[in-house]
Amino acid sequence: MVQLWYMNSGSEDQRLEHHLTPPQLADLDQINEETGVLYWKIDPNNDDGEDNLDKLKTDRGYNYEDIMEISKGTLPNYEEKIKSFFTEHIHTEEEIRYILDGSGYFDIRDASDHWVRIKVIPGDLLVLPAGIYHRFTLDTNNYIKVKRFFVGEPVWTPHNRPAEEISSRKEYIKKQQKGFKEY
Ligand SMILES: CSCCC(=O)/C(O)=C/O
Ligand SMILES: [Fe+2]
Repeated sequence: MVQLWYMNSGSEDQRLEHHLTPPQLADLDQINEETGVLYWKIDPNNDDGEDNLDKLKTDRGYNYEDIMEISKGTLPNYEEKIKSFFTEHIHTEEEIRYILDGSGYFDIRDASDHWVRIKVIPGDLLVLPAGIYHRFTLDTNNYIKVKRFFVGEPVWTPHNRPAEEISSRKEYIKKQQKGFKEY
């Protein structure tokens, strides 16, 4: 099962776990309810895996996909990108990532603006709603390979916090107040 936990605010290496003392795990259903973050496990080595992924793509209209490999040797402008991924930001559209290999951490803000760290490994498919404050870091294995999905022409631009004037942020706050189940 996917692991997620509330983070300490220590300034040590971002690639460490950053558990609270004692560790405080977060509940996926509760996080889904209060943040709109979605999660599926789709095992790429399971016979049903491809069918399940195809069904999800159809259901959610994901008609663009590419593969991104994040490591020193494979990602152009590695240091700059790593810094940018870990700067708190939002996007105007969903961030959809299916983990193919390696591992890393997506950090999201919960409804009380606390950081929740989500550890991702192969088979995890994570959807961060448009307008949610978040960031990403590699862990100490320094490697991840992901499939990125998108609806329509992809836009990857991060809008760093504060981004309260961006319409996806305003929409996100409205949805959060009303409850994501309403949408
Ligand atoms: C692991 S996907 C690369 C990071 C990224 O695209 C992003 O927007 C992080 O928030
Ligand atoms: Fe992002």
